[in-house]
Amino acid sequence: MKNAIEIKNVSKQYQNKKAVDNLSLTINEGSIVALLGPNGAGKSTTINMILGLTEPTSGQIKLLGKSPKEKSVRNKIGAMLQEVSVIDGLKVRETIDLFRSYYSNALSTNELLKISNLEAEQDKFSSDLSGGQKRRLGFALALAGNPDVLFLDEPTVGMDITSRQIFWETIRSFAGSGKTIILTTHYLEEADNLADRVVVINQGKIIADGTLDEIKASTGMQHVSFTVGENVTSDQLLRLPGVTDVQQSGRRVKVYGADTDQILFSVIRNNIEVRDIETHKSGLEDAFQSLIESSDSKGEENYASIYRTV
Ligand SMILES: Nc1ncnc2c1ncn2[C@@H]1O[C@H](COP(=O)(O)OP(=O)(O)OP(=O)(O)O)[C@@H](O)[C@H]1O
Repeated sequence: MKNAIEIKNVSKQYQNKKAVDNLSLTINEGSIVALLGPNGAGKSTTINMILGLTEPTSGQIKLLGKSPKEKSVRNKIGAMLQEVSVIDGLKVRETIDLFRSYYSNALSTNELLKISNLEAEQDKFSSDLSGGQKRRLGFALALAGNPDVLFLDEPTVGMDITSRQIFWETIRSFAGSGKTIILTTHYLEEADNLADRVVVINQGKIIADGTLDEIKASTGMQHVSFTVGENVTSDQLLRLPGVTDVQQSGRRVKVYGADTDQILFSVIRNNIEVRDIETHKSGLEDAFQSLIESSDSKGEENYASIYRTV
């Protein structure tokens, strides 16, 4: 599989702020990668450097195997950045027409209006659109050149829930055709719905990189709950391999550990009397909070709870 993006030891220093700190990342063609991190983590700076809009202080970036500034590369890239600036005096359809004219392999205006769900607004002035509609126009413009790599920086801010769901469906079908998508979002549900890989950034560094399941499992917060027989004690469960905590309420017990399959296996192998078994996986939100908290508390030297080698 080819690399769509290769970032090697990239840093960006702004006056006295290191926004991105020796970051290395490789993204395969055809993947949907969510870049997550708290405000100021360095996500937008990273995207702007990949796009060639911001110059790295050090390190190398390749986009589709070449410099992001090459014209042949730009023709295959689409970006929906945080600020969508519309052109005063142009209607929605005219704005889309204008953007299409910059590309050699553009999608049709009608297709772009349909994808962005802006057919009803096509004759409105772009400046008269609502915030959420402007985001959708930004999406249409990002897709205008039928890009191979699409960057979405907090794409659904201001969109209502229906627009957001339509947007997710569009992104999924777009990705299904082999396109690469890099997404930043503060809506973890969005990453959970779309991404096949999650990269978590904090203070300009990558602190975790893995599939959704790997990231979710990283908290060690999974648990199995069941109802135990009369003779089963919490101490007995706590001694099982991989169990980190046991909480009991009456006969109902929650047994915590990183690997719920291993816990269940031990329960059965030790003939512990249980029934009504339920497995609870932690969500992306829990995992994200815990990764950020642990990286903040460990300081700079001690990163990477999960690391994936690509
Ligand atoms: N042009 C600039 N000049 C000086 N500092 C900057 C500049 N752009 C970004 N920064 C700083 O670099 C750091 C990273 O900013 P960046 O916008 O990349 O973060 P982010 O992860 O995208 O945040 P958010 O989620 O809030 O959009 C922040 O501390 C920010 O204040």
